Amino acid sequence: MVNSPSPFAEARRIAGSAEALPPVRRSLAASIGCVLSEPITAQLNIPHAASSAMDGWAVTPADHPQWRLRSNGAQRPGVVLKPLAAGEAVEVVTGSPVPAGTYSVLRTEHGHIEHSAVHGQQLRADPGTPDLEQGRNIRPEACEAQAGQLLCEPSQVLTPARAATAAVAGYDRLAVTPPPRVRLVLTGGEVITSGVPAPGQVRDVFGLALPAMVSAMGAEIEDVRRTDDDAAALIELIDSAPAEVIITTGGTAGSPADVLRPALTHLGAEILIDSVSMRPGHPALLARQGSTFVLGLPGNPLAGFAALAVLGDPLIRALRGVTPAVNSRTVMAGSALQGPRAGVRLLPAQIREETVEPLPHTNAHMMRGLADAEVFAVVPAGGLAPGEAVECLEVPGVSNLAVGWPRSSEDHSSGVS
Ligand SMILES: Nc1nc2c(c(=O)[nH]1)N[C@H]1C(S)=C(S)[C@@H](COP(=O)(O)OP(=O)(O)OC[C@H]3O[C@@H](n4cnc5c(N)ncnc54)[C@H](O)[C@@H]3O)O[C@H]1N2
Ligand code: MOO
Repeated sequence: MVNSPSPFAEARRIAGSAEALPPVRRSLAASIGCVLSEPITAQLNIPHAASSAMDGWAVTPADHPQWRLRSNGAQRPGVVLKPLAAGEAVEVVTGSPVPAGTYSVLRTEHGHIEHSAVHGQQLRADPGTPDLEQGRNIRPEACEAQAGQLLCEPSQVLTPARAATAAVAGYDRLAVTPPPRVRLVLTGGEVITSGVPAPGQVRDVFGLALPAMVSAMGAEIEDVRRTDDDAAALIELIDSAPAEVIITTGGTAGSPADVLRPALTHLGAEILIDSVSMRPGHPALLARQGSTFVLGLPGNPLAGFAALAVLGDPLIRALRGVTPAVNSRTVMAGSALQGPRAGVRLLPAQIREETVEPLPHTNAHMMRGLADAEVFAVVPAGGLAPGEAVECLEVPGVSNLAVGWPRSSEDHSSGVS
């Protein structure tokens, strides 16, 4: 039986109040996308030695812009050169540590080499070059950061660029909140995974889309399991999951075939959210068994995906340590949005010219409207008039895949062909 629905905002708050997973130490590569549990500080001066910013020659101070050119200069950035003597120059490349005694670096195209039987190879600067100013074309030691300086605060997500910064700062591993591992359990004996469904069968939507959506939310798919509407099998799959989160699909309602609630009762799980005052998706539930969360998504396709956006997103963000865990944006309604009798309606919509435009084909059992949607518009009872503010939740996975939408039919027709 589905009891006492939680108000929409309250349900999101409960899902988003899960405690972040305990920190672990991981390689930099494995830490990308995780929230930092420690600050990143420079382990050394960055750069740790003054180096050349140009291919050219390290030169000493000169009244006459002419130097004895030392042989065996640096033709690779890894070469460490002996100090320069007075009146000497030596070849360097971009990134070469400049030898002690370097005054500036004369870039290749501003100098030339002359051969003299008496003096050997002589380097001469071209008239008017700016490269003879002290420090010119030299990257000073520590110009980016002093050893010990803070580069990235804890609680921030380690983006790929921050991981690369941590590498420059001397790190191999970092303390981060790991992504929650998710077991997907797809129920329904009528669900088939290939071919054209016969009467009484449906093609699976969740096994295809949920792994990509859940990964885009920052969790890790541990495994995907399927079961008929069999309580014993479901109990076993929940009880044995090597995961912090189990996401089930189907079986959330109250028919004899709906086995999720009886399975959770049998396991003694604590029901955190019994159902949510929203359409579609109202039989969605969130339970906890020990330290494992069970998120039950309704089997109706649009209802299941809506419930993932409403409850799955804040739950996964909270477990990852992302703040705020409850996340949405506000956009203006472009046209009238019809509301439900009670609670909220989740309407697949596009954002066109900064306004929300609802899409057709958005009944609970449908996929067609969601296929074109960027957001679920959250429409309260009573509906919204054009120009009113609408809370919008991202359709999971849309922004990560950089999906672009035609801004209008005109733009569409004049697009690249
Ligand atoms: N008497 C009532 N009946 C229903 C209620 C209610 O309050 N009282 N709620 C309705 C609502 S709302 C929803 S949503 C569904 C929830 O259903 P379940 O979570 O129990 O899901 P199932 O019954 O297993 O399936 C519903 C529907 O979805 C199809 N389905 C299931 N899995 C998949 C899949 N992987 N891919 C595609 N389609 C799937 C399934 O075949 C059914 O058509 O309950 C209403 N009933
Ligand atoms: O969750 Mo059901 O799909 O509201 O219709």
